[in-house]
Formats: sequence, C-alpha cells, structure tokens
Amino acid sequence: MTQNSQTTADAVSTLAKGEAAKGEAESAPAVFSVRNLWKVFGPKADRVPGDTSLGALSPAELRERTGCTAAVRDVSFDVRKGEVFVVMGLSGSGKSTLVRCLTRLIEPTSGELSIDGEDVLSMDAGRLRELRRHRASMVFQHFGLLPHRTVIDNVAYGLEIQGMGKAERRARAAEVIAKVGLEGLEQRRPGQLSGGQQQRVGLARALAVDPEVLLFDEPFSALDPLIRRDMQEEVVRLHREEGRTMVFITHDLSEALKLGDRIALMRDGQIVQLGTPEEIVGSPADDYVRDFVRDVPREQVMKVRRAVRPARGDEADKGVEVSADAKVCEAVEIVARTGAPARVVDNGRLLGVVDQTALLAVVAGVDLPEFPDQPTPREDVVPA
Ligand SMILES: Nc1ncnc2c1ncn2[C@@H]1O[C@H](COP(=O)(O)OP(=O)(O)OP(=O)(O)O)[C@@H](O)[C@H]1O
Repeated sequence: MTQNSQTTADAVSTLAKGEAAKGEAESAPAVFSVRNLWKVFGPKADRVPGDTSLGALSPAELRERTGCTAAVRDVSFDVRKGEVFVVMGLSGSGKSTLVRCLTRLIEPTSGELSIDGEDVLSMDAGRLRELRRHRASMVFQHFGLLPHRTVIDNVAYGLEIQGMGKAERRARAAEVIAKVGLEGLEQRRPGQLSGGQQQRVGLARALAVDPEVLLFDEPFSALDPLIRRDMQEEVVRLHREEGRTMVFITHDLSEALKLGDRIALMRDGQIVQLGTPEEIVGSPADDYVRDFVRDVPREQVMKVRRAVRPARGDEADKGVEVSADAKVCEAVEIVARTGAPARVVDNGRLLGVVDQTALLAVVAGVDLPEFPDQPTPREDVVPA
C-alpha cells in the first residue's frame, strides 16, 4: 500500500468511526427537551407569551408597546445524548439567555423544559443545585477561577463542594488536569497562567465533576486565534474520546461549523434554523441564513455523498476510495492528485464515484449536472 493510500485509508477509517458516533447521536434520546420556551424581561413579562398579538410584534415594537424584551421566543428543540449542540447567533440574539434557562440560572417565563425526562421547572432549590453541580456544568468565558488557589485546587473545587475528601478529589483533579494537557502546572496560581491555560483550568474544573452535559458560554471568544484553535481542537478531541453531550454558545460561524453536530441559529430570540452544518450551509432556511453562510468555504462543510454519480465503465473497480461522509475538500484533494474519479463508499457499499465536475458544482453551490446512467452519451452516439 502506498503512503498516500494508507493515509486515505486511515482518514476513511477515522471518519467512519466519527460518522458511526454521529449516527448513534441521531437516534439518541434527548438529554434536554425544550418546548415553547419564552424568556421575557420587563414589566408584566408573563402576559407576553400568551398574547399572540404581542408575540407577533418585532423586538422594537414590543419594547415600545410594553417595555419588555423577549430574549427567547417560543423556542423548541432537543439536545440529544452525545451530540455537540451549538447555539449560534449575533450579539443580542438570545443565546446566553436560552442556555442559562436550561439550568434556570435565568428563570424562564413560560414553556416546558426537562432533563432526562425530569421536569426542570418544578425542581426545588436542592434538586436545582444538584442539577447545576452534577448534571450540567458550565464553562464560562471569563474562567471564574479562584485567584488564590492553585490549579489543582481550582479544578478540585467542584468536588470539594460536593463533599469529596481531599485525597480523593486531588487524585481526580490530577487525572482531569492531565486530560486537558496541564500536567506540571498543578501548583501554579491562575495569575501565573496564559489565557489559554486558564481556559483549560476552567474546562478541567467543569469536567472534574463528570457532568452529563457540559455547557460552554462563548468560552474561547477572548482568546487569540491560535490558542482559540487549540482549544477548539481540544473540545473536538474530548468529545471524540468521551462522547459527552455538549451545548456550546458562539457567535462565530466557523467555530459553530467546526464543533457542532447540529447548530441552532438564533435571531431576535427565535431559532431560525436548526440543522447539521451541511444542512445550514447547503439548504439555508431563509435569506437571513443564506446571507449568514454566504462566505463559508463549502468544500469544508459539504459531504462527498452530495456529489456522487453512478460509476461508468470500469470506474467501479478502480480509483481511490473515499467515505460518503468525508468532506468535499478531501475528495478534491484525491481527485486532483490522482487525476481520476474517486470511488465513494458508505458502510462498505459502493455508492458511485465523484469527479471534478460534480465536486466543483458542490463547491460553487450550483445544481449538479445530470448524471445519465450507463452507457454514457458519448458511447451512445449512433453513427448516421
Ligand atoms: N437581565 C436583562 N434584562 C433585560 N434585558 C436583558 C437582560 N438580559 C438580556 N437581555 C436582553 O435580551 C436579549 C438577548 O440577550 P442575550 O445576552 O441572551 O444575547 P446573546 O445572544 O447571548 O448576546 P451576546 O453574544 O452579546 O452575549 C438582548 O436584547 C438583551 O439586551
């Protein structure tokens, strides 16, 4: 096997694993289940959700008429077990309010909300504390580290609150510190760390309590771009290794596309589209979403299966194999390098091939050319 085909085989196998995990996530049960959720700030906020004439107003009209802001408007979705669910939108679109409502750090105005089938809105103070400490822990943008404590004691903090003994919590903290790549820095204080390292401590602290769900509130937006990329890769790696459910807030589209299994795109408190990165980029729900995703490099988001055509002649028997769920850019690289169509497989089954024309059509966002079945038109020409 050549080095290149080895690399391709490795890539296909890694992708296959990732896609299998995604397939499982698609049929996975809901962790958070949210129905018709509203959060209205302002005087007599309660009357807004039930009043269709008020609910139909634009944010500016609503403010003018009632003095209220509907930060979250009639939102429904499930966060499925094992997925990275990204909440994305511009500043003020309602992302933080929505995610804070999940653990009632902000009290919803109306709607239904459950975690693993348990009604969150009827939880008493003790149950809520348990929810926030054990089941859904938050990683904040501004770390929230305790400045006089060492790294290891910051990481162990949540366990201390839970009443775990010192030796046990330090052992657990050391494990998590190693997991996020902070080994050797256990005895430093937050002020002696870079921004990226501090964010890792914040991440380790959230992980230490082994929560069912990790909630990230724009955790990386204050970091410089290279460190930010490192941290994004860290999240991808952790997710791949542990399969933990994650809800991730960001206003950055490329971050959302990179991390999200599914993305909820918010505007003025509503979810304007909820879908996979490929659905959002490939089939935007309206002009707002279309405009939002206009500059996305489509080859890095769209999947090869979009460009498949039937194999002709001996194409089914030769050419490099690529997974149907690989990104188009990977197939572009293969086709450019080999100068021939690549064979597209899905769970060991041959779907067809991809060639330059079809890959370019996906990149350009135009309809695929018609792919006639065999014989090809050229072979079909009957001499006059
Ligand atoms: N405590 C509050 N009282 C009144 N209005 C609020 C309050 N908190 C948020 N809002 C308003 O609710 C809307 C949504 O705010 P939110 O912070 O959820 O948006 P966001 O998408 O997270 O924004 P950002 O990316 O800037 O953090 C905004 O119009 C905001 O001004």
